[in-house]
Amino acid sequence: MGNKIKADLIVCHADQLITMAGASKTPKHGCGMSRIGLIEDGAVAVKEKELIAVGLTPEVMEKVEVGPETMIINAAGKLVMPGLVDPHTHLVFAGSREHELELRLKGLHYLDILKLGGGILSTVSATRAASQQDLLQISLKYLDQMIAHGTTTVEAKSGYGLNLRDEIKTLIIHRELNTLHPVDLVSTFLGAHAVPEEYRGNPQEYVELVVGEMLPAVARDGLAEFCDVFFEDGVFDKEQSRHILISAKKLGFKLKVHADEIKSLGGAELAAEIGAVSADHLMAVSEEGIRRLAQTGTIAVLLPSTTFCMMAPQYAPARKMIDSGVAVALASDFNPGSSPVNNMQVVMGIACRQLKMKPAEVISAVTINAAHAIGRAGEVGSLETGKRADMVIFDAPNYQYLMYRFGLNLVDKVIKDGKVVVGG
Ligand SMILES: N=CN[C@@H](CCC(=O)O)C(=O)O
Ligand SMILES: [Zn+2]
Repeated sequence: MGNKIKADLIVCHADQLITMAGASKTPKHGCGMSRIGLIEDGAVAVKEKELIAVGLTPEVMEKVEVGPETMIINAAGKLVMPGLVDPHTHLVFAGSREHELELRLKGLHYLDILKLGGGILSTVSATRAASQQDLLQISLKYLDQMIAHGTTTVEAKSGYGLNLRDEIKTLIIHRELNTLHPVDLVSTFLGAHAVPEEYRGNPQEYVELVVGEMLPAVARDGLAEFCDVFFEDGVFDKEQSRHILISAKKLGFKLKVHADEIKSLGGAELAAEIGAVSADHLMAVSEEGIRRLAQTGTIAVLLPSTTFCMMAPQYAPARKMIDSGVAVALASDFNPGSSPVNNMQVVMGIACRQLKMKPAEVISAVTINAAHAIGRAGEVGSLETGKRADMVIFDAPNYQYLMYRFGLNLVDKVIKDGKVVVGG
């Protein structure tokens, strides 16, 4: 009893406890994505914000001291796993774009809507016009929805400001959300999300503004950890994307690329070439792109709810990527246009059915690999001693059930930093 640590919280007797242990240094790839560290009758013990024991229930109970103030949650009949990590969202925006659904049903393409000044550009107008306070309140509501569905860490991109003032406004909101909401937020600067109206016909001048003014200002104030670019036909070309990303790298940003989303343009190859942490979307990735991602370890962040919502013909070739040794993560891509989905359980259900990912691979992709994709695998994404006590208790007898009962919120409780924040 003497030198045992007194636990603040114990979750015990989980039918299944998924630890994802052993992958904090390198993301899971290939058949490793199917190994999820499953323990039956599992338990975890927590002291303050940290996990102090993880294992079989009798072992954990033996390792820690239980006092009268220790909260004990019996998870019999339930699934306990790391909090979900959503590594690609466009969280901060004003307005919504439900009218685009009808335009798309009439046959208009996503990029045609953008060319007509709609799409991303209509959200830019709404976001520029919104006050910081209004945007903060809207985003807090979206974060509430995310945590209610089991997400405990998100990446969020700017990109609906597209001028210095409104990009900085968005990034400051990221910082405030991090202090105001239990969900942890990793901030990405996406000044090159679209060419704003005022630079229509002169994208190169806008690129120079991003490189010459925006990036240095964002770096100086430490407002983003990552820099991302929408490399796509009619948006930013390969040279412009490379120029922005290499400039960002020199300023200390880690890199991401919106790559091969609609057209196959060598986005994955560019991401691999410049040492990006992730290449995202990849619905139109080439064979060579897949080979380069596997070779360099750049993570493929796949966004199947976007393909679903865009009613696009082609999902990302996840099977081929996993079988080629690419580390795959999954994200919601939450945004008002191509994916108004902020529920990772929906993403997981689509990933199984359309990306043909096995349930265990999906679990790896929304936990430890997603954490690697945003540079947080040292703290979250797995349940291991010393890591953050971020976990979800699902009302599910096993992990396959989560993806099988698609469309339903199966969250029983969410524990963030050792505190029950949902279902308490
Ligand atoms: N593709 C570019 N950006 C978003 C869509 C943003 C929007 O339509 O507002 C995406 O990742 O899908
Ligand atoms: Zn995106």
